[in-house]
Amino acid sequence: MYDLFNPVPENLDDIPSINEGVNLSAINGLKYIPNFITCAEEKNLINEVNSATWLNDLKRRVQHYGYKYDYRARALNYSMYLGDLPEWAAPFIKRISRENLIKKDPDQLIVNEYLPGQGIANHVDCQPCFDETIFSLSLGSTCLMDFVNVQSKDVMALLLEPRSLLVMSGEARYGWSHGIAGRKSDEYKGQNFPRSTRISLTFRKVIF
Ligand SMILES: O=C(O)CCC(=O)C(=O)O
Ligand SMILES: [Fe+2]
Repeated sequence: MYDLFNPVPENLDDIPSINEGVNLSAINGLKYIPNFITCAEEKNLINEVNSATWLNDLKRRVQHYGYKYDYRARALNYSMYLGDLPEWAAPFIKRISRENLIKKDPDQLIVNEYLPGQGIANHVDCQPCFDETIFSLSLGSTCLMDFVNVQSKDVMALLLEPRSLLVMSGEARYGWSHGIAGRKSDEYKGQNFPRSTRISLTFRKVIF
């Protein structure tokens, strides 16, 4: 199913990013790091998440780790502690910390699976619930992420590639919404990118 791994390039440098040279400065606080993990790491992560239990929370399959936020009970300051983040996430957290991308380690991980045609409506991640920096690691398929400025309604789209890391803080976190249209393929820079299964790992720090 994950035909992207065939063949697996030996050297990270052999995988060019379509976003090379894309100017992200329109959105302050947005960082995009292609090839943040290797193909072998991606394969291992996909195996780990596929062997865990999935919930059919929304339209997508979802796994929750750390804290499962109960938005409706927010007034009661309630969030359910599910236990530490899984061991397989530790090297990733170490890496984002080593790259100085975070001040405090994330304590929540949400794994989302998107089949072709599935997406997520544009939203700003809950402001009082989560800390200032959000990380999203993409595995499997490419997908186009749409950013919309909450005031000016300006739009920007970025093709998220497998193994890439998206970091949203500041303006990118609070002043722009992000979402993924429910499509089976994306047009980007004059090319067509058919979607296959995509898994995203979103790391956040819960605020109490
Ligand atoms: O799948 C993604 O990359 C984004 C997920 C997301 O925005 C969220 O869970 O809040
Ligand atoms: Fe989000």
